[in-house]
Amino acid sequence: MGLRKDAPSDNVMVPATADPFEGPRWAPPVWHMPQGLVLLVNLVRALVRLVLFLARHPLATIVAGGVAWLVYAVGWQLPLFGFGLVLLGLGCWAAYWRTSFVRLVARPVRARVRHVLVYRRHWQPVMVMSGLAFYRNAREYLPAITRVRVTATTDRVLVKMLSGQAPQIWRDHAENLAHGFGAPLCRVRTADKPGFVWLELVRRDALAVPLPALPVPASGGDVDLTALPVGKREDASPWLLRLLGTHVLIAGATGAGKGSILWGLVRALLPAMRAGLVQVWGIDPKRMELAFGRGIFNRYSDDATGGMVALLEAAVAEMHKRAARFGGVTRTFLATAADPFIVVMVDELAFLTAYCPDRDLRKRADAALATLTSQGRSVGICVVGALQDPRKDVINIRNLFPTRIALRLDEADQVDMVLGDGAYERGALADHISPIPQVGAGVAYVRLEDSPDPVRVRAAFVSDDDIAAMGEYLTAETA
Ligand SMILES: Nc1ncnc2c1ncn2[C@@H]1O[C@H](COP(=O)(O)OP(=O)(O)OP(=O)(O)O)[C@@H](O)[C@H]1O
Repeated sequence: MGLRKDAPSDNVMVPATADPFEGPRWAPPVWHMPQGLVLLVNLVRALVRLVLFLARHPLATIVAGGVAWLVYAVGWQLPLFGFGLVLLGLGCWAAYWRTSFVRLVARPVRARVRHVLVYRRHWQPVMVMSGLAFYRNAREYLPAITRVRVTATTDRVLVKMLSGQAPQIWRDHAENLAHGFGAPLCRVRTADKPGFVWLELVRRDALAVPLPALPVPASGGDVDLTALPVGKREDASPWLLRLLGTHVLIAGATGAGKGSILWGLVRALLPAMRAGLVQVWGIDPKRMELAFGRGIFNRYSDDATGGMVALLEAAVAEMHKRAARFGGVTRTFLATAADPFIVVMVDELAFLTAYCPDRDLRKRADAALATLTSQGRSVGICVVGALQDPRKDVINIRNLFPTRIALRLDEADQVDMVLGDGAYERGALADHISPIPQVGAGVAYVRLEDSPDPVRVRAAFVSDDDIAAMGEYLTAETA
């Protein structure tokens, strides 16, 4: 049977419908192919696909080919023995060098499995239903998965967007993506090359349960002022906070857990405080948070009649002295016993700058804080301030704090006031953090130095017992 067209013209008429008023319908010509030819074409197509697949996976091809050749040449016993040895080797690696095994074997394998079984499998329907695919002339255009990585709690999927798409449209569809891929949360991160975005799909919330206080570093030498551990990040890695060369503003509604960050910092500094390389000066207008462990601070005040402002001014005076000595000699500060790194810790900044009834004290506090935050960094003086309300009329120097932390906040527009414009849109949903202490206290959003995208973190909880033990740690040495 040869190739044959049913009708001489381009189109073939389809039988009329029962409706006598409906015009005739026309369909493209029908070609009848010989069965053998259909089989042959499909066979060639399958072969081409197989060759392409093997060429794309050379390592797997070589291993499979080698095993097949071994079975053929020496029988199945030797390859089976070799396979057992490989399994044993992997088992020993996992047992004795867990970190490298997880990094080099477990995570890449898991990433591959999730790539195939979750993302590739659901990609087309999720893209179509969430409106991120595009149709033109009966053709479907889909964004492409470029890479999948996994961490203990999160999958990261690198996506090549369709030409003309921008990350914002993906951010608008983050909720669709989370539901589509069965993740509780999806965030869209900018990639370092144009045309790509990272989807960060959280599988398990590593911050769902409170974190106990972190261990005190073993010695003063272990205290790195550029990376003090105070909690955990959402990807289960440590949350490290820099104090050297910066000032820190912590904003959070009442009960958000400001205290755990303040005490977490003191805890991470303890050995250096004991060695005399770091001093922490505490100011606690509310007489609640820092007052509990006042003995820990090198200097402390909660005196609303001028003592707290005097302490700030003492820090300014020390700053000027250091500036006069260091000027023209050094540009980088190194903490020594003669010139310790000074952390001025203020629990409720707003009391000093806005709520204090004495106008003169308010002005002096404002001036001292502005001087410290604008000039203190290079001479080893750092201000760490906590406050509940980040509005400008409460604190007008918030931009002088390079490091800012947004704990639970009451309103969405406060988030951008703390973390900077666009932070809320990029996923810093600090107003969504649970007010239940067990779930949300200490949970915060921060901006890290290497990325504009906010990261969710949780501060470890430093209990009253921990604070008491910290006091004993310091006095035990000095006794
Ligand atoms: N990191 C944390 N993890 C778990 N629970 C915490 C954490 N921090 C604080 N909490 C719990 O939340 C409660 C409120 O914390 P805290 O008093 O530190 O909040 P705050 O922001 O200082 O509030 P305020 O502004 O009223 O002083 C505490 O009683 C504590 O039980």
